[in-house]
Amino acid sequence: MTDLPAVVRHDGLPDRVTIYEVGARDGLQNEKTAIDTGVKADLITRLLEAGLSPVEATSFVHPKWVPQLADAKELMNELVDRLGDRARELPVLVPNEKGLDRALELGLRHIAVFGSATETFANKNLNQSFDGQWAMFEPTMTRAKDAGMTVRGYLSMCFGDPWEGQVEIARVVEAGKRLLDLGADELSLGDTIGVATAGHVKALIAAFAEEGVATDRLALHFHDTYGQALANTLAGLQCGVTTFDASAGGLGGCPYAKSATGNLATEDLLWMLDGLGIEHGVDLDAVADTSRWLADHLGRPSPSAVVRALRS
Ligand SMILES: CC(C)(COP(=O)([O-])OP(=O)([O-])OC[C@H]1O[C@@H](n2cnc3c(N)ncnc32)[C@H](O)[C@@H]1OP(=O)([O-])[O-])[C@@H](O)C(=O)NCCC(=O)NCCSC(=O)C[C@@](C)(O)CC(=O)[O-]
Repeated sequence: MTDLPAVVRHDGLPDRVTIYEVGARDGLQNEKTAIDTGVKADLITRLLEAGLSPVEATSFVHPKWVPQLADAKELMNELVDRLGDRARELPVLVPNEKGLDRALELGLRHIAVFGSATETFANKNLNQSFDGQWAMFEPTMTRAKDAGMTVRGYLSMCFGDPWEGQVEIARVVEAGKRLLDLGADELSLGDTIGVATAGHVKALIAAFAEEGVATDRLALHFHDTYGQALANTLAGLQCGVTTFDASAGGLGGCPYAKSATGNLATEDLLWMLDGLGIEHGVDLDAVADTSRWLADHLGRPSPSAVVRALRS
């Protein structure tokens, strides 16, 4: 039985949030240990059983760029065998038309493209210039929408970039609007290297609102490099954001972003939401058990504070 925090509601916060689980994709893409396809399928199945939805499954990127996810097709086939059509509802990352073709062949219904607010990261992560990335996304997103898919748009380096330093809010808003104008159903603002602080989060959301982008189209994607992910999440909640990306056990990081570390841990987020009395529909014990099970496969303990505390 999990210890639970006292529930003290705060006025003005959303009643319910969606946790967009990225552990199987963002969490595993940066792991040195090779993980069997069957273990990945077990992970995703366990996360779904714990009540998480959506659960991002994998990436249809170049296997040489991200060898950890080179088994994307095998994994999705394994999941279809286990879960049937439900597996086709799991979102996957797709950078370009080649990736889209691979997702369409499998009948998948939700993709996420991933852009950059900075020139350097567009180059390192996508082999594109800042401007060139839109030309890559445009036909990909148009074809995906025509095929009836939903498209999430990730935007990386929204709060700082390890090569370029500070990133102007106006630049982030311009890039984010670009993704929305291309047809993204939702825009996930990424603090790829975990440098954001709460005031910056509020200022960025306010800048989007000034440009007519409603808060319900935004999701927040925090990494916990400087221990700010939960404070930043609270700032997002106070602005009315209701979708937060998180990774079971706090795994994660982008292999092409210098100094990127783990994502906000799903368990840490759940603990805070429970204390605030915000509904999420997820079983904290089941997620923490899954993170411990995965940690055994990875050969090291979960970095999540809540996973550690619940064990002791
Ligand atoms: C975008 C590319 C593919 C460009 O890579 P490229 O080398 O410029 O690709 P290309 O278009 O020049 O093609 C070269 C070869 O790759 C093949 N190819 C081309 N595309 C694909 C594909 N989709 N799947 C499989 N194969 C592909 C293509 O068919 C061709 O094969 P060849 O003719 O030489 O045999 C590459 O840069 C890439 O795969 N990048 C992905 C990097 C990545 O996955 N990063 C991590 C995810 S982003 C992230 O983690 C941040 C996030 C989302 O979590 C939010 C945050 O924290 O900020």
